[in-house]
Amino acid sequence: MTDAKKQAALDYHAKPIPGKLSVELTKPTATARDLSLAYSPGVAEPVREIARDPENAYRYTGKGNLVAVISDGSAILGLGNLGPLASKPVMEGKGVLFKCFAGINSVDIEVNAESPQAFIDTVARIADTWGGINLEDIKAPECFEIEQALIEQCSIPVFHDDQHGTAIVTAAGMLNALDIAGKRLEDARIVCLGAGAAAIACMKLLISCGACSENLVMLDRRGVIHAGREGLNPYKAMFAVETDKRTLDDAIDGADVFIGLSGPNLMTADHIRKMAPNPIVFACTNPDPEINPELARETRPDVIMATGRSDYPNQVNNVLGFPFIFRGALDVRATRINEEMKVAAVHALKDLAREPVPQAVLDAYELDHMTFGPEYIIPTPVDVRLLERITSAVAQAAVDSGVARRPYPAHYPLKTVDDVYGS
Ligand SMILES: NC(=O)C1=CN([C@@H]2O[C@H](COP(=O)(O)OP(=O)(O)OC[C@H]3O[C@@H](n4cnc5c(N)ncnc54)[C@H](OP(=O)(O)O)[C@@H]3O)[C@@H](O)[C@H]2O)C=CC1
Ligand SMILES: CC(=O)C(=O)O
Ligand SMILES: [Mg+2]
Repeated sequence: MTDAKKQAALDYHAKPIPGKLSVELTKPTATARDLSLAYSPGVAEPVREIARDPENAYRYTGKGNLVAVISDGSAILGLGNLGPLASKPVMEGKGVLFKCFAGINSVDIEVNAESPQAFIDTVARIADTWGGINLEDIKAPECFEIEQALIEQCSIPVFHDDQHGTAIVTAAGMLNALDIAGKRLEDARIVCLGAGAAAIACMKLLISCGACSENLVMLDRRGVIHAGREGLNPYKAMFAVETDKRTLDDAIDGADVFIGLSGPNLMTADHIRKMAPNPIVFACTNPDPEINPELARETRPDVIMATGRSDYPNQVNNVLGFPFIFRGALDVRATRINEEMKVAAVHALKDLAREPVPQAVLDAYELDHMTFGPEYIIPTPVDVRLLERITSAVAQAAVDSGVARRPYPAHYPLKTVDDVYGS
């Protein structure tokens, strides 16, 4: 970013008041009567009702539309382990996206935990107050143990966005990109740079969508994850392949697909030059991708290129997933977000990219056309149809797979965030 853009980003966060979120009131508070209902003595009535039946929390408090965004700051975007407090702008940012795209209220919580168990204990003790928990920017391998333990201990959806949100959006974009490139996922030779939270979840979901694990090479800081390598954690070991390739330079030779979920500027022009015809490059590290999109296009005019950023075409970013997935899960009071709901989200997102783009989206991007093709493989986050399509698909999948505690909502499909409470 230029110095002017960096300053603009700081000013955006600082002015006119610090931060990006505020709390709003939903009830009148002007009179003594209002206060006697909102607080003492009136507040005692919903207290008694919730003590009698915890389900009443959904009726008398904001629980049903409230998601906690919780981080330990150990993998903040691609910036690394900068600690819980430094993660707060990102967690507030996720709250902005929850609210503006799906009408969900959220609170960010940054936990200073000395161990995964301390983090788990902290979150488990406060879980009941939320409708759902979005775990964010927690590094691998700790994130896997943390998410699993919290899913087991909580009766509300717990979802590590960097794993599953990213995997859903990556799979949708990849299926479309391969189609445009005239290739099949089953045959594609895939190189994944990164072996952390996002990378492992993305590769697992691509395999369940049809990718062949023998065609997939994963790399971490030490290079290719191969069968002869010692000291691999169990999550990486699942991807160890028999190969004599050891570096990115070896692995990228002839590859159809590169997926970067690692760190900035790790892919060079020479790497992309060595890829197969019509290569697909998802350089998804934020804020600075594995390769600059201009350099990629200059080097390989036949590339289908995506990044995690809003300022280039094809934004493959979990913002296309988590607001709508939680919306659908909350509205049927799902006990968890299961594989069926994730797969439903993949297909809703993938299919939407093939439809004509509304004028409001073109206006927001100052373009006169966006058509399914190399420069438009996936919808943009400002596309209001995401709310309708993904939310409906996820809610239906929750009902069909038996994790919903409420029927498919009568007020669906949602056309705007103003519709989220129904009539
Ligand atoms: N576009 C999107 O929607 C999303 C993008 N991301 C991006 O993905 C990246 C990873 O995030 P996440 O998985 O949460 O973090 P993790 O800390 O869990 O994983 C980071 C992984 O990147 C690897 N890595 C880091 N530097 C290098 C390097 N120089 N060479 C090779 N591998 C390297 C690490 O290797 P090792 O295991 O050896 O330490 C690790 O496997 C971030 O940049 C983040 O911004 C994440 C989520 C969503
Ligand atoms: C987008 C996101 O969640 C990340 O880069 O970590
Ligand atoms: Mg993240």
